[in-house]
Amino acid sequence: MLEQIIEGVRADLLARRESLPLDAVKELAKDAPSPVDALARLRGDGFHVIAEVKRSSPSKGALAAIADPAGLAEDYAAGGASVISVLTEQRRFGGSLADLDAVRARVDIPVLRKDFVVDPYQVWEARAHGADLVLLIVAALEQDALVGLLERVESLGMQALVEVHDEQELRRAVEAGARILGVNNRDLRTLEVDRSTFARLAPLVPEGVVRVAESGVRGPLDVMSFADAGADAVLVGEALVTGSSPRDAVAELVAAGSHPAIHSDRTHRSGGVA
Ligand SMILES: O=C(O)c1ccccc1NCC(=O)[C@H](O)[C@H](O)COP(=O)(O)O
Repeated sequence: MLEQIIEGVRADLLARRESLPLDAVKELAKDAPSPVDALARLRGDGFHVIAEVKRSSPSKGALAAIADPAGLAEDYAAGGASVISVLTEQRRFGGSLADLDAVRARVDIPVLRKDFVVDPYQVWEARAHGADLVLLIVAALEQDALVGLLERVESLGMQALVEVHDEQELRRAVEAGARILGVNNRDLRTLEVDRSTFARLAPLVPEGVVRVAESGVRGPLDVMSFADAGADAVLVGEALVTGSSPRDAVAELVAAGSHPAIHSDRTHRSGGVA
C-alpha cells in the first residue's frame, strides 16, 4: 500500500511543480509566519495530544465529512491539543494544502504537515503554507534522503516527526538525528494495527528524544497504556473525527495521559538528543 500511495504522491508533486516552480515556493516560504517551537512544546510539562484532521484513510475509507477543518482544529486546541496534524495527501486521505492553510490561519499552536514527504519541494511547500512540523516516514525513504530532508526541515526552523514501525527503522531514525520520534502502531504496508508496537520499541528510543505513539488510539485507556509504556504524546485521528465532541474527547485523552497511576518516567524530556 505504501508504494502505491507514494506513486500517487509523486504524480501529484510533478503537477504542482509544473504550476509553481521551487523558486516561487521559496519566495512564499519567506513570507510565512515564523515557525512555532514544536519541540519545546512537546518537551514541556504534561502529556501531549497531537490531534489529526483526517477525512478518510486507505484502511477505513471515508471517516468524516469535515466541512470546517479550521473549526475542528480550534475545538482540538480548546480541548488542550498540543499540536494539530493536518493530512494534506489528496488521493487516499482527502486532504489538501488548503486544509493546512485554513488550520494555520486559525490556531497558534504548532501545526504538522502530515503527508508522504519524498522530496525537498514538499518541505518548502510545508513552510510556505505555515507548517511548524513535517512528517518523515522512514519506510518511505532511503537513508541519504531521510538525512537530507531532516536537515532541510530543521534549516527552515521546523521540526520533523520521524516515523518508524520496527527496530531497524528506529535505528535509522536515531542515526539520522531524529528529535521527535513517532512509533506507528499501523504497518503502512499491510495497514494492520498492533498496539503493542509502541511498547516494544519505546525502550530503544534514546534519552532526550520525544516519543510519540501513533495510530490505533480508541480512547483514554489506550492513552494510559501508551503513557505507561513511555509515550510523551499520542497522535490520534479516527477516534477524534468520528466522535461526538472533539473538544471533550481531546481533553479526556490529555487527562488520561497525565493520570497519577501512570508510572512512566518522563524526565528524559529535558535531556539532549543522545
Ligand atoms: O490511516 C491509514 O489507514 C493509513 C494507511 C496508510 C498510510 C498511513 C495511514 N494513516 C496515517 C496515520 O499515520 C494516521 O492517520 C495517524 O497515525 C492517526 O491514526 P488513527 O488514530 O488510527 O486514525
